[in-house]
Amino acid sequence: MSNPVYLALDLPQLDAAKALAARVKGHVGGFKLGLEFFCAHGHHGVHEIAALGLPIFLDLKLHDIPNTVAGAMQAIHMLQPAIVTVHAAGGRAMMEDAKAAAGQATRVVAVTLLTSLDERDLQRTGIAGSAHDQVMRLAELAETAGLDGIVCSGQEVAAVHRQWKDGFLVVPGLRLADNHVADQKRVVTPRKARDDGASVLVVGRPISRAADPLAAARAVEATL
Ligand SMILES: O=c1ccn([C@@H]2O[C@H](COP(=O)(O)O)[C@@H](O)[C@H]2O)c(=O)[nH]1
Repeated sequence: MSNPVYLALDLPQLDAAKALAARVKGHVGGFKLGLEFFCAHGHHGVHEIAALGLPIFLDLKLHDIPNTVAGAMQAIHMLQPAIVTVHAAGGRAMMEDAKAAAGQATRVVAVTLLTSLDERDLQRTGIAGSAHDQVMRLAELAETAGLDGIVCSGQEVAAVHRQWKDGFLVVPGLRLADNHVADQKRVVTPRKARDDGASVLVVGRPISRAADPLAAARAVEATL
């Protein structure tokens, strides 16, 4: 079975990101490049990391009108990402057009509710009800739109897995028991997320900010 851990390379310096990726590449299954990385290093940066030979997850969280998101998907098509994210809150038509514009080899997954948000935050955006219900509602919308899967926290992944058996489920917000949690609010361990049906485990700072990133990547791998 392949390693489900994608390392989030949220680093401002390309050389540092490349060095970290090269160091841990034997202990992760892929690299996740998000807004910080893509805004700083663009296509060139993606090529540099892709040269290490592992799959690339472009976590761009696209959220705009359907035509604009489809255009953005076409513009990143040549990078051949294994996974790309859009926001489910962009609506069904936007997700349908994003999927249609993506290459055959790219999985398009929808962010439901960011793992940095809890129920109080949700209410402040004007949405009543639980985080769980919001994730389930948006997961259903993403499935109806023909996407490959969703992003949710490890607190909801078991329920989504029951509802969407072959959904490709991406779980960030992962911490080993002794990690500092920082800005994440809906957190579980990598092992729990995996056992509950996650397809991909996104891990960033617990590895990238560790005193010894290689040892940290090995420690995450050893728990799975
Ligand atoms: O709901 C979401 C969606 C995406 N992310 C991204 O995952 C990583 C998590 O990094 P950590 O350092 O392990 O907290 C980061 O790149 C986020 O942009 C998320 O955390 N939650």
